[in-house]
Amino acid sequence: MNRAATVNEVSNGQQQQPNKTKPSGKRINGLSSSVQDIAGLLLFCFSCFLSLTNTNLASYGSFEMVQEIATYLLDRTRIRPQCGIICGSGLGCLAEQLTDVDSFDYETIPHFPVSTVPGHVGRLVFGYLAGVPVLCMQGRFHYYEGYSLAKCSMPVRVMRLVGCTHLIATNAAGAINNNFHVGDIMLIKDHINLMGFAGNCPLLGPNDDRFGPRFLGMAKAYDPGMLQVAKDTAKHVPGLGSILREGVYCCVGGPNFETVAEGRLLSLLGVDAIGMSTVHEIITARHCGMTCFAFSLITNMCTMSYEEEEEHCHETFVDVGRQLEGRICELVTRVVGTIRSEANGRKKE
Ligand SMILES: O=P(O)(O)O[C@H]1O[C@H](CO)[C@@H](O)[C@H]1O
Ligand SMILES: Nc1nc2[nH]cnc2c(=O)[nH]1
Repeated sequence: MNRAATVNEVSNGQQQQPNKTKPSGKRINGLSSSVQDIAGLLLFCFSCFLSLTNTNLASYGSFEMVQEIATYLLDRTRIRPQCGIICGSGLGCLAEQLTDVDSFDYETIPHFPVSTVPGHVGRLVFGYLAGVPVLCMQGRFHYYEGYSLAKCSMPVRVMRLVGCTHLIATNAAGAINNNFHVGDIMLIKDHINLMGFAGNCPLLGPNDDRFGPRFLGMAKAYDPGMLQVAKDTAKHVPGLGSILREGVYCCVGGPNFETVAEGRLLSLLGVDAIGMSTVHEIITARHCGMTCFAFSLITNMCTMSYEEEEEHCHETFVDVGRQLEGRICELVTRVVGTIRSEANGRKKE
């Protein structure tokens, strides 16, 4: 908000300046008009730059725009999804489990951003998983791609307006908890919104009550019931129990990975795994009343000492996802399955 005020101040100042300069058109305060023109131009460029920076932070997607997208999609599919699923890096396999699908490339959807990251196909897939109608984002948007957090999370609001009451967000993350291993699945029990500490949040800007309230509690961001289902699932899926962990996720802006000092700092703060997504999606989903579940696939160990070799390679991370496809799909299918029983339970009441 302060930032917006700064932009307004600058642009107001810039609007007033021509009025001051107009009367003489020649020399004011000892400056020639050409110098003033250049100064005005520079000021104009600076205010454009600031408003661009601000646009990058401020809200994206009015209720009407999100509704237009939702209507566009609902007019083209008969599926009425109950659960949104966001596929993280290398986790696009989840969308391939759906049956009776209707797919939409992001390029064809009005007002939709495009995916630019390898491992993120860029497609919305409507279909059924465990008999439950779902909507999968096969490819998400990241802040480091140049999208505001609001724009990164806008599809979550689309999910809500097409009828989803639940969100499952998945991601690839680096572990700083040294009890974790590459190939572990960390159920996210909580997060640290580090970018929020610095004043960046998907809910910046005027609030539209049709999406949700101005202020919202985040103490139970991750639904304890869905977390429990995931833990219980581990008892029934071979090879899942031994790789299942629980922890705190932190989103950084990226695209660079962490320095050793940053990794150590986040460890002190109680973070177990770091990524560049999910947190803003969960905030947006909670804002519009969705029940949330999320997990990280641990694709690498963060470099925590200067002696270690740094082994960060996005393509390798994507491969880790492929290797664990079976267990990850089983986990998600079983968690989604409980949404169906929940909904059936409600109907009977
Ligand atoms: O969070 P997802 O989309 O899974 O991707 C993770 O993997 C990428 C880094 O390799 C970053 O985008 C990070 O956020
Ligand atoms: N920030 C961050 N994001 C990741 N995504 C996958 N691994 C990592 C990591 O180590 N750090």
